[in-house]
Amino acid sequence: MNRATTYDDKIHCIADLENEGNKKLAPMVRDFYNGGSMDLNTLKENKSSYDRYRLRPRVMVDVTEVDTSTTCLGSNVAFPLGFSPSANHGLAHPDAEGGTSRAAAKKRINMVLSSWSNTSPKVVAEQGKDAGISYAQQLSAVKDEETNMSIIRNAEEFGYKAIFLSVDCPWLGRRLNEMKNTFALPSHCTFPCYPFINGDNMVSGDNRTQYETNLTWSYIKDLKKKTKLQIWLKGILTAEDAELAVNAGADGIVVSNHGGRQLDGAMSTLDALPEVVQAVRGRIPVHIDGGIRRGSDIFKALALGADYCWVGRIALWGLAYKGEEGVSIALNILHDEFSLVMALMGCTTVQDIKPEHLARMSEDGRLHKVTRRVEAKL
Ligand SMILES: Cc1cc2nc3c(=O)[nH]c(=O)nc-3n(C[C@H](O)[C@H](O)[C@H](O)COP(=O)(O)O)c2cc1C
Ligand SMILES: CC(C)CC(=O)C(=O)O
Repeated sequence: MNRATTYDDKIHCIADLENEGNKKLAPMVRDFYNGGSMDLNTLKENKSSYDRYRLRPRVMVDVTEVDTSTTCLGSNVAFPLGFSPSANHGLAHPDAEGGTSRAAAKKRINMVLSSWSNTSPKVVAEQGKDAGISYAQQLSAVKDEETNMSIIRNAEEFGYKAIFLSVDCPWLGRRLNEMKNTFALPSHCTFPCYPFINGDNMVSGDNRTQYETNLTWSYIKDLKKKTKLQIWLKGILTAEDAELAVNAGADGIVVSNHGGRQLDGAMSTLDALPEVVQAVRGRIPVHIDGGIRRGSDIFKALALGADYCWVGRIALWGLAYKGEEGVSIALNILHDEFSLVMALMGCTTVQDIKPEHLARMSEDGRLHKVTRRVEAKL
């Protein structure tokens, strides 16, 4: 009998890591990481929408070998999961983004670095240079285009494969936890992408840190002329915008609502995924983040047409728990869970995962078999 692996005496699943990681954080940081905007409805829905789907397992398949690997941003990765960009890993643990990157490299998965990282893009990429993984640089475009371009030039120089432009934050969401806690960054936190920040000019109206409010589709076309890096759009939730993104030349889409930190009441990402997949019709890859906490969640997102999944908070809980080692525990758990679900679903490769493996539960509690998926080019 194959027994499940034990990782750590306290951590057996991501919920354990969330509990134990949070215990180690100061309340202000814990609330900043875990919180979202307004009533947290979108944040909650991101998770609960995974429970509206049930698995339809196929049996009597030889699952002696299960290959969880896939391709993302030109790299062969261990399984279809990577790290979404999240700001301020330095608040969780001194290992900060360097530790997250080393754990990603050890597991052989990709990572997107936040432009609000506390570790430089150069150092982050160096941690994984021998692992064959891909890094992308996230950009929250600010009003000062020179600042945006300096981040892009650094990403080019340090071997990043893509810019993930966050398109869901022209205005910052209303995060009540930050108001209640009077959130403030400790003095040891610096932002190498914004080296001129000296504390309060982050919010002082300086064009080099103020988000650009007039980004429109022509910005993507212009950006494509200025860099050879792929340009991905992070924060698409509708078929309409997916079509416009393809037309504007986007190299890929991340179906995301910023982990429920921007527009509260926005659709959950799993609910938005099918319409985006359908609109894109395989012309560019479609990825997803938000609310993924288990291997079965990754399976469900893939069955609904995502090519790859990303997680944000899990890296932060891992770091808070035990630095780089905590992040590795998280990745081992998710990889093992995903492998197990694939085996028990009768899938031996990621390409075997199909919509027919799911049934969706409607409001009246009835289950409906899912039937559609559009294949995407990787
Ligand atoms: C503390 C924190 C900081 C974040 N910072 C950024 C950021 O700088 N840029 C960005 O595009 N998204 C940011 N995000 C959103 C994540 O990239 C991602 O969309 C989200 O965390 C996914 O949801 P999950 O945490 O449920 O996995 C942040 C999320 C968290 C929790
Ligand atoms: C510096 C922050 C505004 C980064 C961010 O996007 C977030 O906290 O969600």
